[in-house]
Amino acid sequence: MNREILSILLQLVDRRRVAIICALAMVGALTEGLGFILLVPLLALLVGSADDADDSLLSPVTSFFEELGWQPTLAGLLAIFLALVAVRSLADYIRVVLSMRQSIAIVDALRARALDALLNAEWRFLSRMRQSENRALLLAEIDRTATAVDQFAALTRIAIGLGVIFLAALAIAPPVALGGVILGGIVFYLYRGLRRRARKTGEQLSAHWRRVYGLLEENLDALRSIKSFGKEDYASDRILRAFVALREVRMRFTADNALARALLQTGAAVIAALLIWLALVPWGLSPITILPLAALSARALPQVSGLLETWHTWAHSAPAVLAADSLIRDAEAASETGAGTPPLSPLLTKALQFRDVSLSHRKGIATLQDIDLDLRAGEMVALVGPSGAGKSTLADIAGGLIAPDSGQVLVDDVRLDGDMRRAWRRRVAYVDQAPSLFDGTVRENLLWALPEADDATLRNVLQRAAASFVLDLPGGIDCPLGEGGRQLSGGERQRVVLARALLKKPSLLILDEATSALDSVSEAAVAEAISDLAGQQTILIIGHRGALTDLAPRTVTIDAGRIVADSRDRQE
Ligand SMILES: Nc1ncnc2c1ncn2[C@@H]1O[C@H](COP(=O)(O)OP(=O)(O)OP(=O)(O)O)[C@@H](O)[C@H]1O
Repeated sequence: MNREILSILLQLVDRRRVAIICALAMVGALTEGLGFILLVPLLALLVGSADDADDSLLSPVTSFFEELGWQPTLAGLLAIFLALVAVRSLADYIRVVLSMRQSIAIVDALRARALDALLNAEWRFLSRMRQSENRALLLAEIDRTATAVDQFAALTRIAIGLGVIFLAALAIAPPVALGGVILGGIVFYLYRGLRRRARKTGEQLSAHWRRVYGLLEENLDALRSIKSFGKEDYASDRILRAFVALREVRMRFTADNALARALLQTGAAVIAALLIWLALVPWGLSPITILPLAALSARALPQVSGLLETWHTWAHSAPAVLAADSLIRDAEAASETGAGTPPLSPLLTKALQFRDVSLSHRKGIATLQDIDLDLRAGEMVALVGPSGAGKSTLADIAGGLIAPDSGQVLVDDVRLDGDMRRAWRRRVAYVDQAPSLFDGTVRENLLWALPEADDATLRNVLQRAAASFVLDLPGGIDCPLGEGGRQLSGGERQRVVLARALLKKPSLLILDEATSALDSVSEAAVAEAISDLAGQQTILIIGHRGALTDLAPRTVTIDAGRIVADSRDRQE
């Protein structure tokens, strides 16, 4: 799994920047290591003589200066110390800033890729996807991916630091350095069970986050029903239970982490005691050698503990990298063909034709079967039929939102395939029973359809959609509508969305139960506006019987995915 995660992360990082960060970590670690090595001549100088020291062990350090022809002095050694600390501090500062930029860049790139993948995915894929998954992806999983990246960077830095400490120890006393590495390796091996557990809790955490997002979204959207059914306690119980489950996983992780730290501290103390005993008794090293080694081990122990703790957190956050990557890959695999500039779509001056069109939303169950249908340009057609008959699916195909599994859809004899389907979508306006507005003013919402529209045009279109009421709102056309247009009633929202659709001057206007939330007076006003469009635009009206469907001279009836009646056939 780690290899897969690493390859994902490697694709995300800027390799040049990573190389610089690693080089800076190396500079920091080397200057620190050199500082420790310098302790040997410094101590020898302070004690007054290095005679007591084991010459064979001290030689790598002291002979270096001798080769340079320099007899170490206190002032000289302290000056080198200061220079090393200054270089190290500067390297650390630049590394921290670059690492932060790297991690932010990864999160930004991943979020942009996820958004791009979601927004460009096929509607069929998106409509099947749980929105809570998208939310978890865009928020929690990507943030945890950033944690994984940070942990990985920390792991690399600590590994480099420990490597250099090992080299410094090797320069001072090789047997002690090798003994430390062997014993440390044994502790790391013994720790593998806890690392495995951390990875598992990480995977569970992803699943729990998704569940929490899903429940929150579902219940916040259903507040009205929850209240009317008196299910407040039930809803809060379900949500709180999901949070409790999430909390349990997080607590398990923290407890495991604390256990790992406790075991490690004990293990490290045992290693340190063992090494000191080995160095002093069987190997008989001098105190001048032991003191720098003790300083090195004092520096190495927190690093080892940091390494394991970081590894633990990495194992815990790394599954988010896989979860985010697999969701993004799924969305990218469902990408609509051709991300470039779509071609010019036909205008619908002749006809929109369905030829033998079939589609199944669920395997083995046909939603639409062998649909043959012609909508002449400028025609107004009502599509009626029982609930679940396939009306909205047919409208989605007509509007270019989804492609049929088999058969063809043609506009003015041009097949709606690939890029052409995307292009055609721009000529279609859609008003459905759950109209969506955005958190902005009426004007901003309307200008989506025609950015250059002036006030007079906006007023005209609002009036035609029986939506002039917005002019009486505080601020009139510049009145903010709140999140999702929530400051308007369902019927008011429907009329503003209709005004936006009319402003687009679409080749095909699809009204899918577009007056379901309107009272009879408003519905009659909208019906009048629609009847004024007769002959100018091709209009598909979906609904059960009502003022709007009655407007259409032609009615097509669909049942169980098949066209069962067409009033035009009767007339012909
Ligand atoms: N995204 C989807 N995934 C799976 N099944 C779907 C999906 N969309 C629609 N269906 C199913 O396809 C069938 C037709 O749905 P459709 O919405 O087209 O019917 P409809 O005639 O518009 O119904 P209504 O009048 O109730 O809106 C239904 O059985 C529905 O459950």
